[in-house]
Amino acid sequence: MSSVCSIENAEDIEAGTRERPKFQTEPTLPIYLKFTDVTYKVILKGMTSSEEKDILNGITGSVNPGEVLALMGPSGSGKTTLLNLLSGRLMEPTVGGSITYNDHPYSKSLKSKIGFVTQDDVLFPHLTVKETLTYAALLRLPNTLTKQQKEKRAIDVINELGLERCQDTMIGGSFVRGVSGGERKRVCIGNEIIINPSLLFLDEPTSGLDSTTALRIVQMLQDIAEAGKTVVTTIHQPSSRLFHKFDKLILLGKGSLLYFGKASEAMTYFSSIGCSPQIAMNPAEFLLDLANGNLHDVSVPSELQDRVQTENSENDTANGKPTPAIVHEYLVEAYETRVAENEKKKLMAPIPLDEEIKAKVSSPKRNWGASWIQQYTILFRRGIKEHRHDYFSWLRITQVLATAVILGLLWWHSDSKSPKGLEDQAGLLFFIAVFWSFFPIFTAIFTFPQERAMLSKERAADMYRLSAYFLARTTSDLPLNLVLPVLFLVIVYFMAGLRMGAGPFFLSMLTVFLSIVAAQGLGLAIGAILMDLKKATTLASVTIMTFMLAGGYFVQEVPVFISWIRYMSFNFHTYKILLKIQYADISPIVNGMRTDSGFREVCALVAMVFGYRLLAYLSLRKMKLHFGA
Ligand SMILES: Nc1ncnc2c1ncn2[C@@H]1O[C@H](COP(=O)(O)OP(=O)(O)OP(=O)(O)O)[C@@H](O)[C@H]1O
Repeated sequence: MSSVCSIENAEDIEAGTRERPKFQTEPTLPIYLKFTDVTYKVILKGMTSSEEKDILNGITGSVNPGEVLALMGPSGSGKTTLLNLLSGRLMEPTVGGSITYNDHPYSKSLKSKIGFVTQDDVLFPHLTVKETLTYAALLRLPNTLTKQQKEKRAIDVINELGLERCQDTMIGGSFVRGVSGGERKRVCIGNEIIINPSLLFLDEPTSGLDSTTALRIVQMLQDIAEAGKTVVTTIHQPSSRLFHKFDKLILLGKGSLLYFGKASEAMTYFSSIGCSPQIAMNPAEFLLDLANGNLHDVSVPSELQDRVQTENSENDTANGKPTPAIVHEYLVEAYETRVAENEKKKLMAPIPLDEEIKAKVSSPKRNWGASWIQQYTILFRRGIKEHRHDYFSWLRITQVLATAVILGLLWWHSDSKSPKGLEDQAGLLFFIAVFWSFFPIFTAIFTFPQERAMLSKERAADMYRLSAYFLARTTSDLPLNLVLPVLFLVIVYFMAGLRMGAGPFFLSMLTVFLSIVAAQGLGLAIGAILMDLKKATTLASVTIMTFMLAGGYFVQEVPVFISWIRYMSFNFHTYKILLKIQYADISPIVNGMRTDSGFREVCALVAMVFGYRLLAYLSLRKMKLHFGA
């Protein structure tokens, strides 16, 4: 139903029966983007040696406010790399040439003026369209706007993008049915245009969409540009209708520039160098064939024919067809000799802006939308909304409650008066300590690896500070994570007949809580260190096994050099504290463990609560390098 809605809109717009949306009438800082001789190479490290690989070779071009620049080329030609360089997301020492924004180099303040729509739709599946855009508005818009104004901006964007009919639908994902692909892409664009960006970059915004929906998206990009923004988009294989909607075009082939100029003049340029289609062809298809070095159904320029003949006579072969390598070489040379210098000269022309306006892009200061405390509160609320489904999944509730009932039945009204009964009951305490030390690890290790793409995207846009995200993400889990243990403990405690009284009950509950928080911290740290679910699960299993073995339950005396593991085995501390709460008054030793101490264990458990979380935070900070933030 929802995809039908987008197609209808596209057809209406095409037919001119529906008014095109007006994109953000408020003033936008105009940004002129120029880039000259941009090069980029990567160093590929082999087993024995390393070699350099050129990804981009001297790309020159420009795009002005009000224009849409399309980056086209075959797969692997360097479109995404160029887009990342132009948007300031890829800054490495191996980047050469110059990229300027209103004649100024990239500065951190530009982040708040740049919108970047990634190729993959990185959105939270359980939030609705409206919630997604409202959270983006609250986090990204400056504090000069009130909460109500920010929420109104989200509604305006929903209207501008024609998302009214699906605003209360969940985004959806692999396991949840949600909005259509075209709508999801529009939400991603909405997430970026909500900040009224001066520069909008999009990586393959139409991939995977049908031609009508793709047309609607590109039409939207044109409307956005008309509102004074500068738009740069990569595009894989546009239909001819789409192709004609671009103002400027860059055609790349193997990292080299084959054409830069007006999209409408591309065909004229290629026919001027002797390459024109011999049958009616979509211009985009023709250009991609050329960039691939494929001259089927294309006239072969005489100069190229001469080169082929010379090569054939040199190699004594009779194949009259130019190879892709020769075609590529010819196209690069043709562009360099006929157009490149002229284009570079054009880039020298001054920008029609006052110095004062031009300089607005050059502040080295970052612009955070919301204050730290606002970021924390918004992220906390968003975390609870997105993750409540996980916490209260039936599978999880059944798993915990079934375990509690089984334990309750096995230890039904257990007796702590006889030494044998005491030993049996201590076994239950050991199980509780192990269960609530390790169960939360396996839920927490997913947190950061699963949110890696989102974190990377949002941090690259300076949406919030890492500390605000970390604290919000780890504390929003807590209330939800503590509900199930309360139920569990109430069932087990009373069915098994553990020590009655408010004191022992609440102290046991507090101990289990501390254990859960420490376990979560360990899970978060493992996830943050590895950022990979498979590896994290393996490391968590090994850690759990080590803690179990070294804790002291099986081996009472461990060699000094591994005794530190015993201090980190928080499950064991939990067990000893539970023993103290339950039996300190009854027996000084239970199952070979002393029950009259516990202070050291409490201190160790509290240290683990903070220590593992700190480790998780530091690991995330280290990961910041990969976010380019
Ligand atoms: N960090 C890197 N290390 C090694 N190779 C890289 C790196 N970054 C890019 N490349 C290579 O550079 C080339 C261009 O990559 P890029 O992703 O920019 O291409 P593309 O034109 O966007 O391709 P597609 O249309 O398939 O997305 C590819 O061959 C890619 O493998």
